[in-house]
Amino acid sequence: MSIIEVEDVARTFTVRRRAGRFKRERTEVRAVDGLNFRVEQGQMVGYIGPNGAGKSTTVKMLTGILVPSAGRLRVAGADPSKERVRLARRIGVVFGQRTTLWWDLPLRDSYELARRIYRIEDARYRRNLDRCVELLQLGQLLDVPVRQLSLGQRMRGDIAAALLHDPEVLYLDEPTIGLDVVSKNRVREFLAEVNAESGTTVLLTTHDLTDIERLCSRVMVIDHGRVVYDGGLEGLHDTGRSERTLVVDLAAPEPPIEVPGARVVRVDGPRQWLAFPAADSAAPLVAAIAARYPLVDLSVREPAIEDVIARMYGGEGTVEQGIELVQTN
Ligand SMILES: Nc1ncnc2c1ncn2[C@@H]1O[C@H](COP(=O)(O)OP(=O)(O)OP(=O)(O)O)[C@@H](O)[C@H]1O
Repeated sequence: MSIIEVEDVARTFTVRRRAGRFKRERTEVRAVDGLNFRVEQGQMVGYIGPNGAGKSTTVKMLTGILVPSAGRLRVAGADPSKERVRLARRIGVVFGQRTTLWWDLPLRDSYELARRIYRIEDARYRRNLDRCVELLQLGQLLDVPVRQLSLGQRMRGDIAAALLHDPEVLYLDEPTIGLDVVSKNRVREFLAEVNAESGTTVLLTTHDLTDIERLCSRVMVIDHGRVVYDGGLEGLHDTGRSERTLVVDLAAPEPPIEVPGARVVRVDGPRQWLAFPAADSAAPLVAAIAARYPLVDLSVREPAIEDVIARMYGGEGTVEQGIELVQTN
């Protein structure tokens, strides 16, 4: 039995829009429309898609906050909206843009509260808290009020709070949003470790493809409320013929770099942007450039999810947007 089962699930919202001065028009938004997928226990699955694709609606239905308009949902054998309280003990949720912690209280107090709500036995609570404190480096932060924490510290605090009761399934909604590269890496390493050690099933919603690359062997792309791709990240790049961007800082302005396997898409003084197939390694490209040009700095940018999807549909996308993958000096 799969730990998450989604069969022909739909969810519509009725929206009232102003149509003229006094008139209101009712329209239906199909946020999720014939959604089908299964997730096996212990899998870490990326759940990605453009804005408004239906990701949050799916997660809200899986946690029981929203009732589906049609279809069948099962999480750990339970119907989320009908068995919400029972299921709450078996799932953990982290919303990157909102905190579940008590704003004016120290982290420790929020954890203590979670211990009581979930009725976590002492030994288990101690063990889980100690592990989170160690791996997420929360030791210095436990007695600081949440409102005084930086975004990255707060996020680490939120992730710990979601794991204290040993959930079987963890939903992460943009867990690295707004974090610097160091904090992102810390969060990713921690999640990989939790998954490997405890076999926690993870459904990860993100706009950062590096999260997926580091953590998920499987990625589902949702668009207009339906799964439009389900497979590995490399396959997604192949399907979308997507491109990564190598940003190169030279010692001085040069004519566009000519190197096999990549093309210059932008030049600004000594900085040049080279697009290359996302499935290819950047290493031979970097070596070829370094052999012929005085390199000062470089970084590799992942394509934006919107671009990958646009390309899946045959569009071109813009290589300009994107997110930083590595930075070397
Ligand atoms: N409570 C609601 N009432 C009306 N429409 C809604 C409601 N919640 C979501 N929608 C609509 O449903 C669609 C899917 O929204 P959803 O929030 O699930 O998308 P998303 O993929 O999570 O987007 P984002 O990446 O921007 O968070 C959108 O068109 C949205 O406007």
